[in-house]
Amino acid sequence: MSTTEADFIELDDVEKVFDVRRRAGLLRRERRQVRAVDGIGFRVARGEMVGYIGPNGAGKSTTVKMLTGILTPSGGRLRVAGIDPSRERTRLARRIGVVFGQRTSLWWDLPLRDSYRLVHRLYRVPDARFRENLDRCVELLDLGDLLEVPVRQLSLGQRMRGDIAAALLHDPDVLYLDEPTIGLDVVSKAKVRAFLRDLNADRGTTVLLTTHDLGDIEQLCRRVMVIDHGRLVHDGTVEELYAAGAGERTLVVDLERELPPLEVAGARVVRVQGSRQWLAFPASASAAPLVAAVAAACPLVDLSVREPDIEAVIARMYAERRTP
Ligand SMILES: Nc1ncnc2c1ncn2[C@@H]1O[C@H](COP(=O)(O)OP(=O)(O)OP(=O)(O)O)[C@@H](O)[C@H]1O
Repeated sequence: MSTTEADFIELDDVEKVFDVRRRAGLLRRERRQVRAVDGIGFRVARGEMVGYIGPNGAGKSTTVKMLTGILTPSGGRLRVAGIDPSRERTRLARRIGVVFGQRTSLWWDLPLRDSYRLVHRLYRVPDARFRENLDRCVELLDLGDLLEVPVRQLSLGQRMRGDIAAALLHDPDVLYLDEPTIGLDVVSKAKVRAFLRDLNADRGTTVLLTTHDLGDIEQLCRRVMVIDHGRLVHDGTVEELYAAGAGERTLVVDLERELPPLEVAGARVVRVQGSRQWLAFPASASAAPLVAAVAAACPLVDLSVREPDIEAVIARMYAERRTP
């Protein structure tokens, strides 16, 4: 097998084109092609935890479906652990776990424990290994009181934890997570994130995380890939994403009294509220000369520098790509 640890997941110029037919009149039907994934290439090393983000309809789910073998690429080359997913879907299934936050892979009417028994048999997990994995998941995901409860009676957060456990009982090398914290409250989100962090650190499970919750990315991933209109528009660290998209930082100053908007070289006041003013300045510039200039111009009580948040960075990236 040619797979190296660095090329655990490999995509070269992968495409997926859907043929869509739609009614264009009473009798006429129009054929149209949707290029959902348009020539994507990347490598994920074994043990990496990578974010895969983008706006609605960008092509994230289509990519994940090709990585699991549910969909066959229209072009390009794709391998997971050296396996061509669409050709050897069953063999690959033993190596991967998948969690789709929007729907469950558990049996709705069965208690959680019975769903796990079915996973045990389906994947022919050795008994001792299964027990060990189940015990670990039950402990770390706090499932002890839930094992006898039918899935339909579980809350969303409980069900999600149940689903994550189900995806891991056969010891997959790779875990695909599609919106694993969607709709969860703060406490459940924190539990799921802590579990995933430990899983990646302790077991070296490779994780590809698709999410609209950028908090997931900030807290879990060093590397993030951004897809838009089927193309990869960023592949790098979260810090690089900031640097690429962050236009401005903000200096927030509390003055001794209310003053008209300050006039300081290299910055512009973007908001005034009582004695507090917000000054935007280029992200690439140092804040020090600006602070000195403000301090020289008026009496200061307090100040802080705010980095743009990741949502603003990404919104800006998308906006820039759309303006010709
Ligand atoms: N089976 C299909 N047939 C036709 N078009 C499809 C099919 N699946 C996806 N598409 C189209 O492909 C594009 C990419 O869809 P995809 O579901 O991969 O996006 P996404 O990034 O996962 O979006 P979201 O964040 O909304 O889940 C969209 O334009 C979608 O309408």
